[in-house]
Amino acid sequence: MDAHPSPERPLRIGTRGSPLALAQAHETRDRLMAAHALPEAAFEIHVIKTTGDRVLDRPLREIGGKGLFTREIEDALLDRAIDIAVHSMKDMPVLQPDGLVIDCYLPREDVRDAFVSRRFGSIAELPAGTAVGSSSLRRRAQLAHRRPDLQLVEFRGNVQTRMRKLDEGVAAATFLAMAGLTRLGMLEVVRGAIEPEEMLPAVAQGAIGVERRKGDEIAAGLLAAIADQPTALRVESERAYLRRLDGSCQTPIAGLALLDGDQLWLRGEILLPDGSLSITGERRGLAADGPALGLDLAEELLSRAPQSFFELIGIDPDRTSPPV
Ligand SMILES: NCc1[nH]cc(CCC(=O)O)c1CC(=O)O
Repeated sequence: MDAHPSPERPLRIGTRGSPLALAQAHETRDRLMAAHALPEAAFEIHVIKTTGDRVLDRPLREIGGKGLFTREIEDALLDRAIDIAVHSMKDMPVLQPDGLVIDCYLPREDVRDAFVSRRFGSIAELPAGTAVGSSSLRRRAQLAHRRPDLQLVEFRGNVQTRMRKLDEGVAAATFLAMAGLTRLGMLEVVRGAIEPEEMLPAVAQGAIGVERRKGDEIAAGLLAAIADQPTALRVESERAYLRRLDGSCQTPIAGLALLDGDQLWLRGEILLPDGSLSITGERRGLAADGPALGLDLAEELLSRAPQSFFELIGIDPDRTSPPV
């Protein structure tokens, strides 16, 4: 961006094309319009198709690689085809490419997972042997740990696809993020929100981040007016924790930071994919030290994990952490 946005020179907002991604891009645009008294015509939404959008028939963890939902969008930013990019922080790799930065987060939505089912009201009500659909490594491992008697079924696709699979009997229940369902206005499918004590959410769940080019002072100034500081403190602590654990999509990892005044409370859980092992821990400290608390918690969980854990999930416990 080399000029303040106007209908003649609109700010180009890059996003994926899913209904949730578009809702998040619109929320970002609406907040920018309100904060800077700009008309809608001063913004342009650019839909970018990512690898994760193209491959629909396989669990994402099998496609491998990082940034399945973000690489093409970051390339567009670097190529100056867009000015800012709106992301679900849950899907973001722990490090951004050289030249890009995320320092603007919108106020965080509900961080909890939702229990979604036509027939049952909660996990506790599921009879032994019931099929539960999820392709999330974290949710699968957490459920297998707590309810090894249930049967896990692969489940991908948007909310409508998943509801159809439930109707077809592929599974009797599934999980979705409350945040996505809230933003889509689809809370009617939710039978109950699962408290973090029962199922710790993914790092950055419910948080939207806005990425820009480093040195783009016009974009930086526009975004500073809509940035939510409490969300930044929480997400940056959680992501420092995830970074040390090498958050590839191959590792079941959960993490959640909460704020109480100037204090931050971070909880974490790492699991074996089959749910046979779960290691949990927590840190409390000054919110301003959030990234250090995250790193410290990750070190503790790694130090408590048996060697078999590292072999199974393929992380190197001795690898030094990249700079926070
Ligand atoms: N991995 C897909 C994804 N990325 C972000 C959300 C939901 C919104 C959010 O957590 O911010 C979802 C879907 C889901 O987990 O139900």
